[in-house]
Amino acid sequence: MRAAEQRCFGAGVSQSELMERASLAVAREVARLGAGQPVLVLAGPGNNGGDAYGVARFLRDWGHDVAVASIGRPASGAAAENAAAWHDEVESLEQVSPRPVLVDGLFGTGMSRALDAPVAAQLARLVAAASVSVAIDLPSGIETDTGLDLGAPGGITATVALGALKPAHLLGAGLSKCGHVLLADIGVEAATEWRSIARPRLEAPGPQAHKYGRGLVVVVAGSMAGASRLAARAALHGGAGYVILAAPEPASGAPDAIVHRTIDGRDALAELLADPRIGAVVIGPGLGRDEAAMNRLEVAIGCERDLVIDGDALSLLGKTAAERLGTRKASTLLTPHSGEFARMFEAAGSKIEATLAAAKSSGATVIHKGADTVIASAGGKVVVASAAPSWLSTAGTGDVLAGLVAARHAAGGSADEAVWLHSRAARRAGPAFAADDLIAQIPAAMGECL
Ligand SMILES: NC(=O)C1=CN([C@@H]2O[C@H](COP(=O)(O)OP(=O)(O)OC[C@H]3O[C@@H](n4cnc5c(N)ncnc54)[C@H](O)[C@@H]3O)[C@@H](O)[C@H]2O)[C@@H](O)CC1
Ligand SMILES: [K+]
Repeated sequence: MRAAEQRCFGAGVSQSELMERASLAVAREVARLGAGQPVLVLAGPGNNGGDAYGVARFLRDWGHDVAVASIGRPASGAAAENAAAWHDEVESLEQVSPRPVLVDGLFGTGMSRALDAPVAAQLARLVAAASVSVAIDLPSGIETDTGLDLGAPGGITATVALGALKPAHLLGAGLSKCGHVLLADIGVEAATEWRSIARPRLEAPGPQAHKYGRGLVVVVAGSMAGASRLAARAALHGGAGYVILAAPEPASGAPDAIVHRTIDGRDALAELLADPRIGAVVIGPGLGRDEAAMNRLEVAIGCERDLVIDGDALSLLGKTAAERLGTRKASTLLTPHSGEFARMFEAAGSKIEATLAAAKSSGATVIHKGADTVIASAGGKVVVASAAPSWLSTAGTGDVLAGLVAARHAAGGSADEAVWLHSRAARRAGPAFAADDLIAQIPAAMGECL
């Protein structure tokens, strides 16, 4: 965004012009959401404050009742011009009284340290007392590149993101503290390889489709049979044409469409995984962490089939992940939650940066799960899926995702598809669902994408 702004200036747009566009975009949203109630605009010392003075001016010119309170005064540039163009009173932040509509223009992308405690407390008080609160670009107290909470208030109604979404609109504390995120076009072309997730477009199998062409998925089971069964069922309902559950002991279980194979020992597993028709192998759900589990994992890593690694298998890999996966001849997809991620990779920087670094070092596609799921490929592609339903935080939903990732991959689709379908199935399942109920909703979620 900073580079894009510089290009914009280079193309002859002045900083005042850009700030005017930002102020107008925010003022319009405040006018709509505030519905004519008295407004309090908070203005900080930087360009976010500059935007704020502009918002106050537009609203006053449109006939709204506007008060302004500040900390610091912009010293130079367009922000100082905007502050000077506000001829009415400016109160101090400490002493100002709440109003029904609050505009937070204290700090934006320039937040560089935690808010001072008295500022954070007063901001929280003013937000709590308002019936509508709108943050300019970001809520003050959220770090733009990470979503780290530096003292931001809770309860902001909406955040008007200027020009482009920043990581903080999708990650970490930003997820809950931005409220509704509204994106305002201010005429800045911010190009990036990073995307937020969107509903995928899927196609029904063609007239010549057959079970192997649709995707053959093998789930390698371990000591906890239920988890691998969930993954296998999710693969089936995620569109795979053929699902084999390879278990160390004779097993059965609905649906009958799952093909149960008893595989004991390394050679038998290696022989099964040599089948070139296999579109994806899943290992990890319910695998266990004993020697037998490690043997199975070694065979799976050594096979030349595309591989989804989840759960126990991730923990077994630990810090050796990048080194061991780097030698694979086929694709690898990893589905760690933050605990498993930390066991395998350095968690430095933002979740996006850490996940990208993990993908590059391991050569795998990394699906770093959470309320904010970050999907990064070794080639540098990033997709962020934020605000997954919190009811997903229950046992078995990760096993379902692993099966779904395998099914979509085997069908020639992407990890993003699986993550979107998983989240959508959860919404359809409503509150307090079991992982089994989530699987039942996958076909309907797919139906929304056809
Ligand atoms: N760069 C541009 O041309 C444009 C910027 N825009 C606005 O400018 C914002 C970014 O402006 P700035 O880079 O000036 O940054 P901010 O306005 O977010 O804040 C920077 C100022 O706050 C101080 N500061 C940072 N953290 C602090 C803390 N915890 N306590 C006290 N002071 C603190 C800094 O020293 C600096 O003076 C964007 O979020 C957006 O609102 C828009 O006007 C569009 C155009
Ligand atoms: K702000």
